[in-house]
Amino acid sequence: MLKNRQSFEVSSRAARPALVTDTGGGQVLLKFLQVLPNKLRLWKIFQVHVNTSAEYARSAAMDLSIALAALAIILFSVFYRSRKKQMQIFKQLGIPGPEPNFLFGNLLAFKNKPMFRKYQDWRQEFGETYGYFEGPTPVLVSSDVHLIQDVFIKQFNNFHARKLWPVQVDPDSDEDVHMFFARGRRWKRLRNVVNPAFSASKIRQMAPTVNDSINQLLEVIKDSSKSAADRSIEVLNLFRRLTLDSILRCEVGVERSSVKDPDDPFLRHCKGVINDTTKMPWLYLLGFLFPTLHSVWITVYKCLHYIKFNPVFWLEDRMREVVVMRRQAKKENKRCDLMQQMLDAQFKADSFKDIEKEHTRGDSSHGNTLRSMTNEEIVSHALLFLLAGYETTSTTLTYIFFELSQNPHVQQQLRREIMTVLPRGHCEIAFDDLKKLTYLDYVIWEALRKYPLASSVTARQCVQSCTIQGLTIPEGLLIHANLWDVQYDPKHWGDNPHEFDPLRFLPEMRKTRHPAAWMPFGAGPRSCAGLRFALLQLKMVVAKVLRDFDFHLSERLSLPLNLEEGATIMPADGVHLSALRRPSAMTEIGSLRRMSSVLAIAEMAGVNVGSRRASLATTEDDVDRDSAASDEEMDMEASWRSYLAKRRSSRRSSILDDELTQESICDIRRASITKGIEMLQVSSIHKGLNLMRRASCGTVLEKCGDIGQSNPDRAPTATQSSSLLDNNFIKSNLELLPSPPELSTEPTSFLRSKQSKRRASALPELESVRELKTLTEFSPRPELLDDVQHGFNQLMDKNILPLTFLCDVSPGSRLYKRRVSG
Ligand code: HEM
Repeated sequence: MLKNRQSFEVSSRAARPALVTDTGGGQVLLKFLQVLPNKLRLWKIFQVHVNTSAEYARSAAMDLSIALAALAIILFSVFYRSRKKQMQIFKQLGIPGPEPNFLFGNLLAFKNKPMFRKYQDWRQEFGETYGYFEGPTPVLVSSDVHLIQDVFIKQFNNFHARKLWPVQVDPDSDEDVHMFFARGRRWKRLRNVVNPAFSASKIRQMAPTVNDSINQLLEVIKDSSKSAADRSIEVLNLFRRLTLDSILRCEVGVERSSVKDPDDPFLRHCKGVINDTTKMPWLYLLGFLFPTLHSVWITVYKCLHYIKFNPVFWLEDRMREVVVMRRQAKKENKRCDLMQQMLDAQFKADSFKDIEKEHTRGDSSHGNTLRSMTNEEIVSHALLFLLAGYETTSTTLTYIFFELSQNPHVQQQLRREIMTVLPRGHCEIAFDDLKKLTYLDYVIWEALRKYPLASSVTARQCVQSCTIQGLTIPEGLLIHANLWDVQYDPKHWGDNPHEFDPLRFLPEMRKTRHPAAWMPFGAGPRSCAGLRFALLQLKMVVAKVLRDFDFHLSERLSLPLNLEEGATIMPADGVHLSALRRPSAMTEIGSLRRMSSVLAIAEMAGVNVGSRRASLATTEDDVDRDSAASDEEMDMEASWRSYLAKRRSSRRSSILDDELTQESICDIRRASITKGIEMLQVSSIHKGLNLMRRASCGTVLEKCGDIGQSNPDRAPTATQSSSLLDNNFIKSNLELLPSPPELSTEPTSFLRSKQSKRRASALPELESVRELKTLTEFSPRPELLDDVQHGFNQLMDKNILPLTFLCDVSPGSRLYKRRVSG
């Protein structure tokens, strides 16, 4: 080093003579150069120091990392040992199960298979009851119906908590936790608020709204099926639009038209929420692996959503707006829905914290002051119902229609029942009529048996150590009911559980079955809160849609269905079905026929119906193109049309007397039976009725019934209508027509073939086609009931008609007339 310094000094000096000759600036530079060697020396010393400290630092870092590594190894081994110890729990309880990985538990098993399928595999391997681990968390899975019944029903007090998901609010500390995740007393209070909103009487009030949404759906099915080559439609998305629409309207009072608008923002955001749960698997995985860091994952989840757009927040904002609006609404504008129920609810506690304190102290005297639900609580509940109702019901509808398409004989039988209980002419489906559709119940129950789509939530957490079926269950253990195995178990469902057979639900079959063998809505006090509403929708949709459309599997559908597990278990690629419009579709073609008959009456009565006739012809053509009917139905349709055409062409020359053949009587009769009069103006009714005076007194009575239930805008006034029924009027008709006309010719054969079809379906009490013809249902307006009843009495008193009528003018303003026997 010294040597180096000398050589450096030499070389510096050697440079100096050249600069001595320089001016003043050169002097300064010279001075600087004289001190430079010293400076450089300092720099070198500094460098040596730095090098030495770097070495120290390096070695210190090395030591530190060794220490850290040692610590990590120690921590890891502690962690490993404690995990391993935790994972001994099933072995200690003597419960079999797959061998867990110390970090993931058995989570990796779900990498390539949905959970419900893996459960089925494990059931084969380990039997009815086994245990596995989600990270460190033990989960007991069982398809033993006795154990399930104990957990869900008999020992509910020890199992009132749900299974917690890693990224969800903490039910014990979150003030706005909703009913689904709440537990203990808080859950009970919330459930008590919600239950009345789903009572039978509330559901009855919702029926017209659901009806209305379904009418829109029928239009959409018609249009969508037309646009595809094989008339196929993707039904899962379609039903989602419907269920969202009706839940928004019925539960929170928001009028949307998502049925018609596939881009409706509510629909988009609801889909976004459902997808969102599966879009962050890494966060869920971390949550599963390290459940003790729950609050960290929640914070990350929330922060992420502030960075990234979150559809949940969008929906919450909309719900907030609704809550504020509804709070400000005047008393007279109050609706009668779930939202109102929550707005009016009163809790016997000051705040959430008080409830919890009360709970921990076991003190029920505290919190006697009433408090209402906060806006945030209502918002979180509104969102819960929106999401719980929208996804589950639409997926169930998809499975029902898929199975009906796969099993045409079931579809046919179901349609027969529907057409019997709700024949043509029934536009709206009354709530009470739904109860008569028992086979429809069986079909829905069977679809839910084959596809228990909400099986991922049928789990409970043990809140107090207890013994069930000889097993000691420690506090905190999760118990999951393995619905897919229970509902396919040959022990309960016979040798062919994969077959779609609604008759499994015949009362005598149900009696012998264990109640926990079928629980797609869960069981016990925490079972599905929206069950009644879901069934209302399911029944109404199937009844109305099946009446108008035939469903077949589309060529675009690949089988078997690829089921994936998200919020529910749903077909991953949707379900494509071909929807063929039935020629008897009541909504349009049925009314066309009625219209046609009525126009015929009006024309005969000399009313100018030219423009209506023209528009009817165009629509009929449209329907012709639309309808893909069976051969038999085509024949019937053809005979009907040719009859009408014949009538139309001969009508111009002869009106009234000449036309009063048996055929026209029959036509008029049918027109009235199908309540066609509602399509006419008052004046036409009168003219039509004049004609009918000559035709049939039975028809006149039917007409009276029709007038009563016709559209209020077009119906004659009460006075006009009752004048039709005065004694003189009836007498003159009775004189004219001593007996009902004999029915013959084409329309009769058309009618007969249709009726025999109906008879075969489900009217065993009917003896013949003629009897069926007289089975008519009227819905007169309440103010006309007395008149109509009076008319019937007159006829029966005088014993003019060789028929016996059962008349029943019920308070529900319905009048039934049934011929008992000839
Ligand atoms: C076919 C349709 C539906 C199915 C299959 C279904 C299924 C289920 C299941 C399996 C549970 C868990 C029950 C348990 O843990 O024992 C549940 C709970 C629940 N469902 Fe449904 N659900 C349907 C429709 C609806 C509808 C339409 C609504 C609301 C409008 C709704 C609201 C709820 C609520 C609030 C709970 C939580 C009940 C509680 O924790 O007390 N569900 N549902």
